[in-house]
Amino acid sequence: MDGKKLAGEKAAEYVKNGMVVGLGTGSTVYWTIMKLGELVRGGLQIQGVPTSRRTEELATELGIPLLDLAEVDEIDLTIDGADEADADLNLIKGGGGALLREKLVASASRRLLIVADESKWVPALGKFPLPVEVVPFGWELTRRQIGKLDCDPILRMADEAPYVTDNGNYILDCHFGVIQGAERLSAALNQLPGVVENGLFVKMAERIVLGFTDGSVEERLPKSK
Ligand SMILES: O=C(CO)[C@H](O)[C@H](O)COP(=O)(O)O
Repeated sequence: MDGKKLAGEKAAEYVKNGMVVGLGTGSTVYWTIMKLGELVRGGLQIQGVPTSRRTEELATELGIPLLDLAEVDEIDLTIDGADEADADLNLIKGGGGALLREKLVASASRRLLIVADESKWVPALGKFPLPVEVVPFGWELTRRQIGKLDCDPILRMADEAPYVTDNGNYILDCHFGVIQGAERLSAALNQLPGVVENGLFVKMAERIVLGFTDGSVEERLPKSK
């Protein structure tokens, strides 16, 4: 069975009438958004805050009323995917290129719920290269500076040109190997001029809904909370 669909649809149960809901990006939360579209057509009243143009288009097509992040003080609940999650629910995100808006929306949220299939659950973060969003101006220099933190950043490409985020920036995919101190690494990256944001989400997620190919769904909380 499709673990992404199972997890995505299950998470929609957390959305209640009247909520402002952060809508993540990717192929797992796609199923949450589809479900929410169905519930909205059936009378559920929510307002969504999208984390990407892609999600904005999908939610609009489904008739989910949307708010701009600038219009809200606090989001009740955000549901989003992840590229990796460890037992403390620290995450790598940004495989879909939306990490900056995803982190802004997650930071404005009272609760962050992650949806993923079993393949995203890892003993330690770092097999998936960490996406780092950088400004295009002088990106080669930023790449060299990030490289000094012990990785070899690769410029993400799309159709033989640099991939450009919704914010007009580039992404460097950084292979650090096993990430021990996620908080420290995140701070070190973000203090480099030229780095806009990185895909480490540390101590932000409240729970993860994991879907398994055998058809089961499990919910897990951070181990060290
Ligand atoms: O961070 C993301 C997009 O920037 C996604 O949440 C992440 O890449 C997971 O995507 P998927 O659910 O398609 O596996």
